[in-house]
Formats: sequence, structure tokens, C-alpha cells
Amino acid sequence: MANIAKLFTVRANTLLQAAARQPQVATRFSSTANNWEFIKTEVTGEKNNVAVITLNRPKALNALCNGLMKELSTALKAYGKDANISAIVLTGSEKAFAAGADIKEMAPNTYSQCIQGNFLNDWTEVARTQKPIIAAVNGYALGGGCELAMMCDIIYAGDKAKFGQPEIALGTIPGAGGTQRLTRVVGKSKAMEMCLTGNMINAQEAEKVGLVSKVIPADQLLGEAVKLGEKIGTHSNLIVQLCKEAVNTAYETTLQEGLKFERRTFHATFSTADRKEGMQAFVEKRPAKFTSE
Ligand SMILES: C=C(C)C(=O)SCCNC(=O)CCNC(=O)[C@H](O)C(C)(C)COP(=O)(O)OP(=O)(O)OC[C@H]1O[C@@H](n2cnc3c(N)ncnc32)[C@H](O)[C@@H]1OP(=O)(O)O
Repeated sequence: MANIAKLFTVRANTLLQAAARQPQVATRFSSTANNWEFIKTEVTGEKNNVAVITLNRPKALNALCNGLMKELSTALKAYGKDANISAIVLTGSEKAFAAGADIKEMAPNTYSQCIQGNFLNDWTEVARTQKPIIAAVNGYALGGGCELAMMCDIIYAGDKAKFGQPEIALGTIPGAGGTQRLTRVVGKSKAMEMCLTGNMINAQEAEKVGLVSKVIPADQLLGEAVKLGEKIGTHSNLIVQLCKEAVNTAYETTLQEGLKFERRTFHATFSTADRKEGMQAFVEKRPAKFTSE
């Protein structure tokens, strides 16, 4: 009997510890959250200002079928408009962030259907999101999964993560940024090697080539990604948005154009209340209170 009681206490303590490690789940967005088929959403962080979107199609290793991408777009749009959300974390399961576009779903596609339906164009919602998105990648990020992670602003990888563009083995090529974003991030030789062989690289190599900014033990990955979102969330949402736009411009234009854009955006911050508050707070040696105005 004593043994059973002891066992129960140990189990209860383990559950409590596990619960303490989990990010807090708030109720915001719950009206739609219950209806998701392919994703899960929650709002977390001490200030309830970090949204976590979890790809949730375990049987297919989070293969990115149309339904999943539609739900992801809808959630991103909703969080993008939610003034209480400062950052978004996008994650998957321990085995797979996402194993790519859904091969079974796209297999019957014809050329004319791809052209007329502008296949994969609706994926760009992720890259259009104005708020910072952090990809927390555990397990496989392959094909469209790797491209999805690269559409995010920052990638944190679990120590068992694997990245690759294996489309070549399917008789096709990457179609959502794999030949473009990857090349800009890791350079021509590594991108070419990955795209032409389909070989995967592990988390450590991904960090070495600059594809991910940090490698973290798999079980701590989500917590660290949320902490990063919370840190970003201590700043002005408005200025964070401008800064994200300026960094992204580096990928989309020439150095001269980019520098001009940066300078003008920098000047524009001088018209905001948050810039005044940030500098005033420094002078008065107190924390800034940002209002995103
Ligand atoms: C944008 C474009 C064009 C693209 O993304 S193209 C797709 C690129 N991605 C790929 O080629 C990766 C395909 N997947 C794989 O190679 C292997 O699943 C991995 C990731 C190496 C994992 O291998 P395993 O651990 O042996 O798991 P495996 O049994 O293959 O997969 C589990 C299930 O997920 C399914 N699955 C995995 N990846 C899938 C994908 N991209 N599309 C559809 N189903 C997929 C797979 O068919 C299997 O389903 P079922 O049990 O019904 O047969």
C-alpha cells in the first residue's frame, strides 16, 4: 500500500514538473482553435503575447497538404491582426517539423493545373506575415518543410533536426523558395549540393552554414523559442515590424537600395511615440513603456 502511495506521489510530481515546463495556455483564439484539423494554436508567455502554432498531422509527418496550409494561413492572418501578439512560434512534432508538400496529394497535378491554380502561391502568406515568426524545428524539415522554416524570420533547431531539399529525387525541383532563399542563406555551393543531391544536413551543420541561429536540446526547443518571442515582445511591436521589414529588404534588393530603405525607415522611427519613449527611458534610467504608436 505504501509502495502504491509512493508511486502515485512520484507520478503526480512528474506530471506537475512536466506541466510546469509546458508554456501556459491561454484561452485567446480558442473559438477557432477547437476547429482546427491540421494545426494546434495557443497563446503563451508570461505576458500572453506569444502565439504558438503547432503543425499537427502526425500520420503524414506534417506533410503540408492544402488543408494544412489553409489553416496555417488563417491562423497567421488572425495572429497578425491581434495587437496583443508580439511574436509567433511555428513548430511541429519531435519527429517532423514538416516532411514537405504532400506528395500523394500533388502527384496527380498536371502542368496546366499547376499554372492555372498557381500551385504553392498561397504558401507565401507565411513570408507576408508582418510579425516576427520563429520556426522551432525538431526532426525532419524537408522540401516544403525546409522552405516553410526559411519563410520564418529566425530558425531554432532541435539537436536531432534534419534539413533537406529532396525534391530532385521525386523528379521535380523546390517550388517554394528552396533554390532561392536557401542559396541566399547558405551560398551557392552548399545550396547546389543540397538541391542537386537531395542529401540532408543535420542541425549542427545547419547552424554552421547559417541556416539556423541556434541548436538546442530537442526537449527544450519550444521553451527556448517562446522565450525568444517573449524577448522580442519586450520591445515596441511597431518598431519590431519596421526592423523586420528592413532586414528582409536585404534579401530582396541591392545593397544601395537596401541602405536607402534602412535609412528612411530609421528616420521614420523618429516620428513615433515609441522612439521618444525608448530614448527618454534610457536617459531617465527606467524601463521603457512602449505603446506601438
Ligand atoms: C514543395 C515540394 C515540391 C515538396 O516538398 S516535395 C516533398 C519533399 N519531401 C520529401 O520528399 C520527403 C518524403 N518523406 C520521406 O522521405 C520519409 O517519409 C522520411 C521523412 C525520410 C521519413 O521516413 P520514415 O521515418 O521511414 O517514415 P515514412 O514511413 O516514410 O513516413 C510516415 C508516413 O508519412 C507519409 N509521408 C512522409 N512524407 C510525406 C510527404 N511529403 N507527403 C505525403 N506523405 C508523406 C508517408 O507516406 C507515410 O505514410 P503511410 O504510413 O501512410 O505510408
